[in-house]
Amino acid sequence: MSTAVQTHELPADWRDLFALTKPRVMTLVVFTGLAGLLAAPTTMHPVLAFTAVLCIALGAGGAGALNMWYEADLDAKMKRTAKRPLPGGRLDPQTAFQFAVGLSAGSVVLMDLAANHLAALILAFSIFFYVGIYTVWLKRRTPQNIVIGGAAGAFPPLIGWVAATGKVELLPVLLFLNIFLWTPPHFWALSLFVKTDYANAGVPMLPVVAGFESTRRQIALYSLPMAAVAIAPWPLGLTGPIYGVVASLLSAYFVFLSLRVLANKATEPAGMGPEKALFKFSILYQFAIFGVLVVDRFL
Ligand code: HEM
Ligand SMILES: CC(C)=CCC/C(C)=C/CC/C(C)=C/COP(=O)(O)OP(=O)(O)O
Repeated sequence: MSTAVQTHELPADWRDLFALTKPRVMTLVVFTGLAGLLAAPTTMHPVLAFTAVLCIALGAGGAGALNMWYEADLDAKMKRTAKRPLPGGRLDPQTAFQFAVGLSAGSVVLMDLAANHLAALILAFSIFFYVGIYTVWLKRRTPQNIVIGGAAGAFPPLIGWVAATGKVELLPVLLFLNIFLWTPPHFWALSLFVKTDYANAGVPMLPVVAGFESTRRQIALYSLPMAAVAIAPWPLGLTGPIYGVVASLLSAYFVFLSLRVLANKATEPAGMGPEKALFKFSILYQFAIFGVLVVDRFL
């Protein structure tokens, strides 16, 4: 079979619908949701646990699709996003909207059936937060858009935990806070080297509005409480030393990288080595933190 045939095995519209769910970002959403569920003291049936994690994936995918449906105009103006299914003209907006609403509503209903009302409610709230608060309200209005709106992406571990236990407790709240405080350094590091994209699209991201120096200061500022919140479960007795030691090392390295960003004076993408390093490590960081959380729970 030729390569050309292999790459077209899936009908184009299905691949475009799949792309609407932001699958790459969703890997970490699902991972943190699964880790939240596994870290909980739970006796949840494996089939129901699997369904709950699937619901987090479907809900995040539905929210991502609604985000892309709403912002097709912005995506068309940015190099990074111009080829997405809607600005690329490969999918009609009505199909995208129906798919997005179906996924979002289906995920909440299924979560309610498989887990409990509270998990379904928090899932519904996080979809609303990503779409209504971040995408529609804040993104085009304020450079604090991702600080407040980023909370949406911090809910999955809490949803996983609540699906398993039916209760909100301190550990998943700290996990929420960790992602919440991690999001600004994660995103602002990236936005420093794709600043022109956001400027062209008229999106008031921090580097566009406040400049490089101020954004770098903010990155370093958020990384400190983020590290404290990541390590806190250990001294609080909510996790064991395996989590504590690994989280401390990872967080110390995160702070070190953010201080390198703070010290960087470059204003051209060519000189953005420290920013690129922090952005890349930010993703590895969360996979490692949530991975060791689960390892610690079972060892
Ligand atoms: C408002 C908050 C956030 C913004 C604006 C943001 C933005 C971005 C952007 C622009 C990228 C780069 C390229 C892309 O894949 O589109 C990216 C990558 C990524 N983000 Fe975020 N992000 C946010 C929060 C989060 C959260 C909460 C998570 C997960 C818990 C996350 C997980 C990821 C992952 C895994 C990647 C790498 C994707 C890849 O491999 O291409 N992000 N983010
Ligand atoms: C369960 C649930 C609803 C989870 C939420 C999913 C999630 C990871 C939300 C975080 C927000 C996010 C990825 C924003 C991307 O920014 P953007 O949309 O501005 O990125 P873009 O420029 O790539 O479109």
